[in-house]
Amino acid sequence: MALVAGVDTSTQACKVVVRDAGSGALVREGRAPHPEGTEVDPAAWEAALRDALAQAGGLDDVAAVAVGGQQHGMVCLDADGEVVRPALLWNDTRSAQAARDLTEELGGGRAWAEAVGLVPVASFTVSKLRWLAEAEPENAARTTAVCLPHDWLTWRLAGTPSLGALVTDRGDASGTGYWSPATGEYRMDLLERALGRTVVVPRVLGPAEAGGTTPGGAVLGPGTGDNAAAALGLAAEPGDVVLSIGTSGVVSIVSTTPAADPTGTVAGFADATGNFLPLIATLNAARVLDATARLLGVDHAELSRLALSAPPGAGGLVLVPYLEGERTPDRPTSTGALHGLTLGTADPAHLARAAVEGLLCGLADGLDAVAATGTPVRRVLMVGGGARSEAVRRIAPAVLGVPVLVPPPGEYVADGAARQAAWVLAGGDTAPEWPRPGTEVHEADPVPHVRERYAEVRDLTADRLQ
Ligand SMILES: Nc1ncnc2c1ncn2[C@@H]1O[C@H](COP(=O)(O)OP(=O)(O)O)[C@@H](O)[C@H]1O
Ligand SMILES: O=C(CO)[C@@H](O)[C@H](O)COP(=O)(O)O
Repeated sequence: MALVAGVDTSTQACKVVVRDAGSGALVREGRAPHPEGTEVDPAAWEAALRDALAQAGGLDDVAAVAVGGQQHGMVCLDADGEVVRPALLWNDTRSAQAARDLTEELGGGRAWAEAVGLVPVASFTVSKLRWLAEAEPENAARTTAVCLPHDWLTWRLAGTPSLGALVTDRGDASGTGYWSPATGEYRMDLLERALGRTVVVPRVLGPAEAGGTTPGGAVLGPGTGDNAAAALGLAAEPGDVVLSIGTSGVVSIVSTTPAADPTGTVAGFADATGNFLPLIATLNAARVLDATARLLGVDHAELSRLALSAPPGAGGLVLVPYLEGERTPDRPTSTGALHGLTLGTADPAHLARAAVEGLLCGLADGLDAVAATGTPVRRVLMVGGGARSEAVRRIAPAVLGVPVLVPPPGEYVADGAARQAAWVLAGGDTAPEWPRPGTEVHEADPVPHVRERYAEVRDLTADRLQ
């Protein structure tokens, strides 16, 4: 029985699963928290990975391992392979102006969408590189290589060979802003435009290409971005939408054709199998529920009960959930807002309902945008920590206007990475067939008035204090 390990180095935690390569059966698992903040020393991810791996029984008996991870984070390395500065994460918005400048310099959104399938926003690595060049020229000058969180952890698992041994995959490379999913090539001219010069970037491996071994001999898979890994873990097929409610809210669709949205709403990423993964991502998802629960002094179970006890539309109370600024829509300096407060809606139940509905309205807008890329929607699968909320599961089909399929709570990103590792071991054109997770189907009568009310007020938000 060969074992494979899959890692999810996500925003809030590192999760590891060890599975049987043939049957996919779960053998062991572990997890460890990540530090708070939108700027993180990559050493903290490695420490969390070591903890999570130790809990999961280590890699000694594991034949192959792959890492899925939060996308876009900028990890800068110097000529000795040392980290130049803490990594800026996907949800760090200080690069918003850099994104606007880059978009304008190339002639607008269409030019970027045609070049690399996306239009810069603060989240993408290319914007962060421009920010670095302008705000920290000394750090920019020391930077010899740039990679992503999952690339860096894979390289550390390989024993930190030379910078030339850095590897990545299509899925995560497509979130940099300097790699084209349509051509499969880097656009080093765009990296140079951002940083002022070119640097070493990871080699982009094929979906089942080995990227070296650990010192103990486990084969390293290419790894991928967390959303591509989740699609692989769920065995999503063309037309399947994965709606993930983690730190980010993500709506992605597996597609056989690349997407290029000149408005920048949809990012035309690649997936981890050779297909494409057009996607929208919000900065505000499960933490909106965390914050509302904190505000009300309740736990998640009680927040859910309260939300379900209030009527659809929360009596007109609308929570615009831009607590961390927002990426989709592109409102990096915005804050959250509460509209429609009356004596009748000023209670915990209405607020809880408004929080759930507000977060789902943002994702419903995202689902419309992703569906408009042209791939017909086959089904909508909902995962992530937020999907553990009964209120989210029951209210989602009403707000989204479609049935929502919910697999059992699980670590689908880590599972996808494990499945990739098994694919690297087995070889072949397609990933090994593992049993697909069953799903619970949630259906509800659509409530269009909830989205209409949200659309009326979603732009009425104050800017953040600087
Ligand atoms: N029952 C629940 N109801 C609502 N939110 C939950 C629940 N359980 C966990 N969460 C939230 O889900 C988030 C973690 O989800 P996860 O998908 O693991 O995020 P990430 O991948 O971004 O680290 C946390 O913000 C956590 O508080
Ligand atoms: O920015 C994106 C995708 O474009 C996010 O999906 C990040 O990849 C973080 O994911 P979570 O940690 O919230 O799962």
